[in-house]
Amino acid sequence: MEKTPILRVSNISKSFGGIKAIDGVSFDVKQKQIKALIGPNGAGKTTLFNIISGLYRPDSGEVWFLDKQLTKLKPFELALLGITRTFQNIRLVDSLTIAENIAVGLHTKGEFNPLKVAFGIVSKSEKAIFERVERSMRFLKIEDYAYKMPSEVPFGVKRLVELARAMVAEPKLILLDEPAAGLNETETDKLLNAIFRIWERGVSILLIEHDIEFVANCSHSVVVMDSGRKIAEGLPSEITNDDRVIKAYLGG
Ligand SMILES: Nc1ncnc2c1ncn2[C@@H]1O[C@H](COP(=O)(O)OP(=O)(O)OP(=O)(O)O)[C@@H](O)[C@H]1O
Repeated sequence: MEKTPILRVSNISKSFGGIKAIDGVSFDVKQKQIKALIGPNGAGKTTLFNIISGLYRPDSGEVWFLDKQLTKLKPFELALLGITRTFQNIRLVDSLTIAENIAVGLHTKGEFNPLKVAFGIVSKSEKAIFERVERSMRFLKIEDYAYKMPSEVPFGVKRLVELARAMVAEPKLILLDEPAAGLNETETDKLLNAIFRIWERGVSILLIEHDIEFVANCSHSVVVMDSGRKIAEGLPSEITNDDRVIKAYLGG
């Protein structure tokens, strides 16, 4: 029997004033799957991510993470369940070192929740927290930057720092919002490598990406959105040959 999907997006709709940003979108992310969400500007991808990660409430529809409904939860509650995300615009705190920025990923997980003691985050010594941060940095091969400030590290490394911050909380599902945007070829290769290693750890991945080659290289399945609707879903090879997708996304 097929396993329960890790994420189930079911008939989600969301309007802003008169604009229907999402119109009845449904799809699943299977366990240990890398799924990409693509579509032209304004298709509704970020809005959907914001709904999945608890920043927006949908007007209708449901989001399920295994057997839990997410649509009424707040972002920190999602982190506790095992879902973390990165943002399109890198969000590092300029006055903190790279290691401290990564430790923020643990704070969010432990600080605001009544279950924090059960999770053991606050009861751990700072040393134990730092060990987790160090492990996460080593995993992403950025340990040499631990004591640097964000202004002192290259753009591609900042992206990996964001990934490390999302990974330090040991998520089951990670949401990546345009992880390859603005990266050069070498940085993109490093990112791809990092994504595969995250996946090898058993983490499921949902990512928004504009770079179709990147999507074809790393995803098992692709959902295509246009004007708030899902217009196609399938293997990368199927998607890139789909007439509706070529028309909407690749510009004919
Ligand atoms: N907070 C908001 N208030 C009003 N309108 C919004 C808001 N967020 C998104 N929209 C609108 O919803 C629609 C979908 O936007 P969204 O940012 O989700 O698309 P996208 O696919 O992520 O685009 P991009 O690839 O440019 O990031 C757009 O018409 C956008 O202007």
